Amino acid sequence: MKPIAVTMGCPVGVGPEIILRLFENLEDKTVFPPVVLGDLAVLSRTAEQLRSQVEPVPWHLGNEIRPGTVPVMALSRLNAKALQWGKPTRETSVAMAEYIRAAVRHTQSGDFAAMVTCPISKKALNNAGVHFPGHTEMLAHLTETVHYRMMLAGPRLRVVLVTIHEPLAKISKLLTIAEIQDCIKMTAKSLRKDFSISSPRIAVAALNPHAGEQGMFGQEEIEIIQPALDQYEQGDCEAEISGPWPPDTIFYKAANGEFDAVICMYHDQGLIPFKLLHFQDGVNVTLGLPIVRTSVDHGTAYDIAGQGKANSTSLEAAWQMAAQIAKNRTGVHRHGKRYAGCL
Ligand SMILES: NC(=O)C1=CN([C@@H]2O[C@H](COP(=O)(O)OP(=O)(O)OC[C@H]3O[C@@H](n4cnc5c(N)ncnc54)[C@H](O)[C@@H]3O)[C@@H](O)[C@H]2O)C=CC1
Ligand SMILES: NCC(=O)COP(=O)(O)O
Repeated sequence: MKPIAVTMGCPVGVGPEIILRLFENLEDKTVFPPVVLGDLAVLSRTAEQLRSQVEPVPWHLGNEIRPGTVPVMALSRLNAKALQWGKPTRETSVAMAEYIRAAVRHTQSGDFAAMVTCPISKKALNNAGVHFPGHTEMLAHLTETVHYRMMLAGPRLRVVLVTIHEPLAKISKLLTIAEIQDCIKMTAKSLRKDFSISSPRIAVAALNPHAGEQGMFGQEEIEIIQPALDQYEQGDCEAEISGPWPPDTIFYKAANGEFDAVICMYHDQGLIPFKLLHFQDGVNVTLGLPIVRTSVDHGTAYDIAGQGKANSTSLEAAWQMAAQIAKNRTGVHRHGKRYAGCL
């Protein structure tokens, strides 16, 4: 099987140490082995500092992967000794962007089965002259993808965002019938294709308290969200769709098994309940790309970087989910049925 690319993220964040933990916990014969796109000196120094049991080694496409090693496709030559944990520099940020570009290139060309990203600082990325709000938008640009969505997925809850990295004050203006319908459609497609759910149940959250209380607390439900649901055309990716649900209770219902995903109107509407449940084991999945991309759900955690305190469960879950999605996208549903319309 092909390897899965894991980008190192910000070299002075928690990326290097959670990568070492991922390899420490890896079974020898794994089907989609991870390989790291990052900096050998940074990983070696981190391994030394944290007395890791695994050894970062240089790796090139086609090389074998030896147990007990961390195969590193070295894409930068940072002066590891000069770096300070939690203090990104222009060099670390330029390197961090290059890991992402290379992962996209090699995954698109078929060298890797999928890509998994470790956290970047969005501010550092922009300071390095790479002007995107995050990986999601950068990956969409690099793969020339127009329709894309951010899903956060965990064992109990999945949320998909209509708007992503936007100021709260702008949300109402950004919500349109077309955007909401597109988000529902992409969610239905992903639940069937990526998660092998043959009859997805999708809840659409309202924007305002009590779903607007029939217009008393806002008009978005009446003017945008309800019409988006009423006019929604199923197409070839059928799903059971309902809403607009009051946001204060819908996540409780979804987490208790009533729904497979909740469509959220803005970032924190979805991410607050999600991280409350899945801070450690949550995964960020980008829907709509021509490649499989998953990510940890947390950030660079500069406050604890380099101290060996970072939990690697989200990275392990992201790698496992990338492998599962890559397998599912090869086309055969676990019940042996192909969803031609969705593929
Ligand atoms: N996937 C990505 O690339 C993401 C990047 N970010 C970026 O990360 C930077 C920092 O963002 P924050 O909002 O401070 O969130 P953060 O997730 O980096 O940190 C929030 C709190 O959670 C803790 N934490 C985070 N990951 C942890 C782990 N693996 N184990 C133990 N504790 C952990 C941190 O120590 C901190 O106290 C920002 O630039 C943000 O944009 C944020 C989320 C995702
Ligand atoms: N809160 C999720 C997040 O900010 C991750 O963004 P991205 O870098 O995956 O686009």
